[in-house]
Amino acid sequence: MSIKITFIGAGNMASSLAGGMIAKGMDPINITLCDINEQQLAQVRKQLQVNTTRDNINGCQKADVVVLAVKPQVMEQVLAPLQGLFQQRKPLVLSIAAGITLAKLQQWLGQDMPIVRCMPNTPALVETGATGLFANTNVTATQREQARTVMAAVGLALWVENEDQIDAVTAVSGSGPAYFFLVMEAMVAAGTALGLSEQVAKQLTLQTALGSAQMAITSDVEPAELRRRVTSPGGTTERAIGIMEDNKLREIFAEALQGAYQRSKELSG
Ligand SMILES: NC(=O)C1=CN([C@@H]2O[C@H](COP(=O)(O)OP(=O)(O)OC[C@H]3O[C@@H](n4cnc5c(N)ncnc54)[C@H](OP(=O)(O)O)[C@@H]3O)[C@@H](O)[C@H]2O)C=CC1
Ligand SMILES: O=C(O)[C@@H]1CCC=N1
Repeated sequence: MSIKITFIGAGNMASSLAGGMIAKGMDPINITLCDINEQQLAQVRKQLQVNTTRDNINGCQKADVVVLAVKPQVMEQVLAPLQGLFQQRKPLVLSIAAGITLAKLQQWLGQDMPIVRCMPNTPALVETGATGLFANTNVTATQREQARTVMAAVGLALWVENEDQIDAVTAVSGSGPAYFFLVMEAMVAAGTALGLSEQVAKQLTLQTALGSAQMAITSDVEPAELRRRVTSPGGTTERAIGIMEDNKLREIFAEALQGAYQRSKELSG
């Protein structure tokens, strides 16, 4: 990829995406990260050898693609000074901010800007990210392919059918890594309580998570059937799953994802 890409905001998600792109072979010379926080910039410079600047306008001067990676709450104030530059020269804008609609972004950047709303996740750092994308009508076919290529460099990249589905993607895969990390934390604690050392409980938990995900991804068999194959009648798994079902694990997930989806809607203000 020889396009020039600039990230506005150099936090968790921008460094995960940039790190994943570099791991995939993109030259860091073509990547610029902008942030108001010099400490944050020093860290990404050291880690990734990318260009950095505290001046967002300067950082966007030569960009083919600009990724908006600041918190939703500061997006409007971050974009106001960029409107002039983007009226002269229109890069493809990818917004990864949860909840900020295309209508709001167009209002803040100009109605004619090509913008793709993307919802990636932090496993992008290890090239196993999952991203949903939805483009506004200003985005050309070439730019659609450019947006997909940027996100596909760090994992799975899927177009969704309408903008509302980006809020659903946020609830499923945007926030999703945190759900799995919570399950890992809980399993390590439970294994430690059963007498394993924390280190052994952690190694077993993480390897089990990896193996389960790999099995589910590589086989044609549905997760429900893979679960049944672990669950011997009258055995240990049956007892454990029964306790999870009695405690309404499925309902907890349904309610939790509904909460994330609603919060994504609220963030647009
Ligand atoms: N974290 C995740 O898993 C995911 C996050 N997202 C979205 O990505 C976006 C970024 O999230 P995340 O990376 O976690 O957030 P971070 O807080 O880690 O990163 C945002 C960075 O932007 C900086 N910043 C604030 N104001 C400006 C400004 N005016 N110009 C340039 N930089 C500025 C912040 O500095 P300071 O801290 O000093 O304010 C911070 O370093 C959010 O909109 C979020 O919804 C999407 C998918 C997954
Ligand atoms: O929690 C958040 O709001 C962001 C969006 C998805 C993951 N992190």
